[in-house]
Amino acid sequence: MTLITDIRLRRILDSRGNPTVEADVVTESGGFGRAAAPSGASTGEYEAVERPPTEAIAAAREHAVPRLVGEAYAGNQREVDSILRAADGTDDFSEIGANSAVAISMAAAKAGADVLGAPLFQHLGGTFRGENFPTPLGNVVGGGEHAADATDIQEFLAAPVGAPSVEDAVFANAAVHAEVADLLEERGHPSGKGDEGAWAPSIDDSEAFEIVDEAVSTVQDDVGFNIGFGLDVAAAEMYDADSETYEYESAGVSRDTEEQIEYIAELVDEYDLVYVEDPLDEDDYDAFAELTDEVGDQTLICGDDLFVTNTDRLVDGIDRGAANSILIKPNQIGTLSDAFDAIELATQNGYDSVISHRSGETEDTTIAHLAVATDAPFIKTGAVGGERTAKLNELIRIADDAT
Ligand SMILES: C=C(OP(=O)(O)O)C(=O)O
Ligand SMILES: [Mg+2]
Repeated sequence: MTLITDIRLRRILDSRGNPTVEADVVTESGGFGRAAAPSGASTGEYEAVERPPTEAIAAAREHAVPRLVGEAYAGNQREVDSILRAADGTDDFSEIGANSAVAISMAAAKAGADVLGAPLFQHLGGTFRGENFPTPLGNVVGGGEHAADATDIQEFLAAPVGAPSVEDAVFANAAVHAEVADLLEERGHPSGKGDEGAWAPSIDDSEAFEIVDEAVSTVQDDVGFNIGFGLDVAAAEMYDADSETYEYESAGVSRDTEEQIEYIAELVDEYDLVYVEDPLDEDDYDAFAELTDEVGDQTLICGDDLFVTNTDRLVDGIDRGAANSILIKPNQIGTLSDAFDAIELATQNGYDSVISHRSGETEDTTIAHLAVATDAPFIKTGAVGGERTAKLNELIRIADDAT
């Protein structure tokens, strides 16, 4: 029933107005799945390769589609994904493009679910998945590679860890986002938004900390449950390998690695941060390990550019005690099977998985299902904006359906 009979690939728009790859997968019994690849701006050096969509589509049509159509079963995700790897023939999907690969992989999963008549999270997670729902981390202030002339730290994330339901958590993040706008206005910094819908004021990080801290406290008092906040420092983007320093350009501050570790540890203490992603350079496992040793019992230290959803890199991190959490972006590695393997390895080793969007997104909701299917404790997918609320609203629907 789930034998793949057709795969169509096309270019569609992403949220930045750039082209991206969309895939349709059709099965012999009429099952249908459609999915689109997201795209990063602050990409990790070790990610699978995203090719220009026209090239990725042409290469996938030549190498992957003929091996899948009439040959593979959409209900057998591991088979689909291993054929994608074999058809590509490289370690990093540089032949067919990780964008074509991930779009086909996710579309096949949806087609498989369609044939079974099951929601995607159920198909992916199976009947023995847990009953947890992820806490959404909502980007409320941002800069770095996602907005010009804004904060050095890429993302300030509301984290409604005490929310009694997904719905309460999603609305709490939107309320923090709105409260931040009011505070920016009061302080004379009215602001536009960056790529992920976070406010992108031209203020330095220390003022952003004050504002987000106040916004989170105000909303916490309103809703009556605990809201913390966290960061994606995206430190690889500010690391200068020649001088071996982290350059905070808007603040005019430069920190060496030891100073960076101390700075982050102080922020964790001062603001009770519940989450810190990529606080150090993507090549510096030792510094990650040192920071994790210092504050890993108080907060999540998450590797995004450090691990790039790659089990080999995660094994290195586990061996060295670097970080205690991993960001999962299926397009960083190219297939859903690879993303599942990374989540599984993380869970077995006590690392929390945080399923994540990219700064360039579409209406695709696969990551909401992936988070529920794998019992991931967190999902990072923005706070507002159509391509972000597509996932957040899907989470609310899944919770509504499943309970
Ligand atoms: C979502 C992120 O940004 P991008 O997609 O630009 O890598 C991130 O760095 O976590
Ligand atoms: Mg990141």
